[in-house]
Amino acid sequence: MDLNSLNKRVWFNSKPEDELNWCTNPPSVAVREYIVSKETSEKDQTAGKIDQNSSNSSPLKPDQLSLIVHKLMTNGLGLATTQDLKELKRLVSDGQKIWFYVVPFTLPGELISAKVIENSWGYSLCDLVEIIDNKSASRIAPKCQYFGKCSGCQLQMVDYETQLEYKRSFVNSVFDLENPEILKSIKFGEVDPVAHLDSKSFGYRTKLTPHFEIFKWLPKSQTKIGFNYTNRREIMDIEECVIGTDSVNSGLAVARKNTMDKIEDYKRGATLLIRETNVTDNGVDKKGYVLSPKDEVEELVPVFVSDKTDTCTTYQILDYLNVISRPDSNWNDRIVNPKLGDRWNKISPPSQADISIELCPTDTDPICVPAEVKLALESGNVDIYTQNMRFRFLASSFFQNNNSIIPKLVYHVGLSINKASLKRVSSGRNKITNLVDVYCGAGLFGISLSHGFKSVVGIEISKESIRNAISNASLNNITNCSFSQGDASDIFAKIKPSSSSSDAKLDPSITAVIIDPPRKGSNEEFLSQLMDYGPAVIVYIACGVPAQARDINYLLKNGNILTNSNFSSKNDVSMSEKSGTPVYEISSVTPFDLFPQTYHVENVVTLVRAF
Ligand SMILES: C[S@@+](CC[C@H](N)C(=O)[O-])C[C@H]1O[C@@H](n2cnc3c(N)ncnc32)[C@H](O)[C@@H]1O
Repeated sequence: MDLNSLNKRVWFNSKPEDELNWCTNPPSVAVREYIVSKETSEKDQTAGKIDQNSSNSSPLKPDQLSLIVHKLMTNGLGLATTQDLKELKRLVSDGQKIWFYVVPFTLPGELISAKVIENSWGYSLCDLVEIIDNKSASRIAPKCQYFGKCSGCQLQMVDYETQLEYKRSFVNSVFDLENPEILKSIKFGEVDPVAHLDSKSFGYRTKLTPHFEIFKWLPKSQTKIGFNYTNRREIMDIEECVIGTDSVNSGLAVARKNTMDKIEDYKRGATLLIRETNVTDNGVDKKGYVLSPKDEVEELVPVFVSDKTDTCTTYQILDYLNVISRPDSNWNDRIVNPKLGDRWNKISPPSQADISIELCPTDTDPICVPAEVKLALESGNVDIYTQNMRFRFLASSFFQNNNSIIPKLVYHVGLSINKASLKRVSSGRNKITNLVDVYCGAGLFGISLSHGFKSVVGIEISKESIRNAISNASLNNITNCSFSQGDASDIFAKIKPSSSSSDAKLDPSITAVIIDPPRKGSNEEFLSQLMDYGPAVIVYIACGVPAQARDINYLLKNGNILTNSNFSSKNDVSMSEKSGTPVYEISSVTPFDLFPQTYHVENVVTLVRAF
């Protein structure tokens, strides 16, 4: 059964192509909301009409529905119907129309009651009312008093081991949805288990951005400062965030008090930015908080809204229908893969053979003690010590928000490049000596890994971040790093690579490229420039896995990824060698749990040039 025929079964016949496009290019929240609000009345009518002609469930807005949850989607929401799986399969094979329900805080197999909040194409978004029966064995009591209402965390009700299994299956599903060939191209045939730090599954987040809004009808003294409610554009008053570190929580208390003290001055609202800085004083660790100049901005910036754009519920429903409609499908495997395997063991110090990249693979941040760091608090800067290095950046600019796992992530990136380099050397080719860190921010990856390379070039669009990167290299006495400010494609357009180039820094055969773009991913222009360049290794780090899968698929479709089908014969290989088109092997796909208790996952894909 193909996706086109399934389109006729679910109730978004009007514009199925638009829906599918969203999956690869999700529209902005504003566009999506516009389309949804424009279509809502029509959809409700259509839904009612279809309901009369169908043996199936009602998509109208009843107060309470009994539902069975079938799977946890990659956005952390449960996918449910009124039927059990057996009945659902029967209806699907009879060609009946199915209406789905999307319910947060629910787990596969659970019988729940839910209330419809709004209807969308093919499904209704619901609030969970209660778990009626078949409570999941992995369900635990959440740690946070706000969990279940606050939109910040989606998975606190799941034990941590199962969260990791889910995240691995999320990465699998996202690649599978984009193009099943991607998974087949992975060298070991599977996504690695999720790398994590068990001890830091709470109290890890070093940045909080609560916000508030002033309403004419509400006395200012009753203003709520916090995060949005789940499923609502309304702010929930939050006094503490259990995924935040102790220091950002103490910052939250101060920021809330300061704001309420001057609340009469605000006309609309603001976002507060609270970031942890590692400040040490006379060897005693004294973590502090920073309120950026932004806390004065009289503008509401909703914090969690963008989360909704990076997955496509409708597409996942289509995929689910596709899977359960196959008589031989082992659908259960796609919900959670219980076989974690042990390919990701605890990081051990590098062996002698790995030493050409020097790293400090510790799980905790080593603390250095420069007294002048205290000034950072006054200037709106943040200082982070990690891997025996010091990074300073403007509080409002990008830096990873989970310090505890940074060493493990950076170490993995360095080790992936080093392994590829050693392999090249063992087959008589040159060692990788150059690193290009694209989307480098304040220089975290390039500077941390600089000891393993002759030269490092960082590329970054933000002027502020590039200034930070340059001064971070000198703060750490690193002399082999240079940085270029500008759009990645504009800078790559100027590179004229050739292994005989007089500028050895640009020789692609001895160069590794790290790309770590924003959530929306990279773009075709940059990816094709990267392929024209053809470096020895590419490490693609992503917080937006759907966009990463789209970008990898772009390379796959253009013949740049080694698959069984496209390079099975010797002829193909020699053709590729003749044409000079670089062909890469996906040597590993390793998710990192930078965001425990939420559905987010950071994913690292390593591409090693095969020809
Ligand atoms: C996810 S952050 C990664 C930063 C850095 N690698 C780190 O881990 O700290 C993405 C970075 O890409 C930068 N960026 C966004 N669009 C860009 C573009 N078109 N060209 C170059 N850099 C860009 C952003 O300013 C941001 O610093």
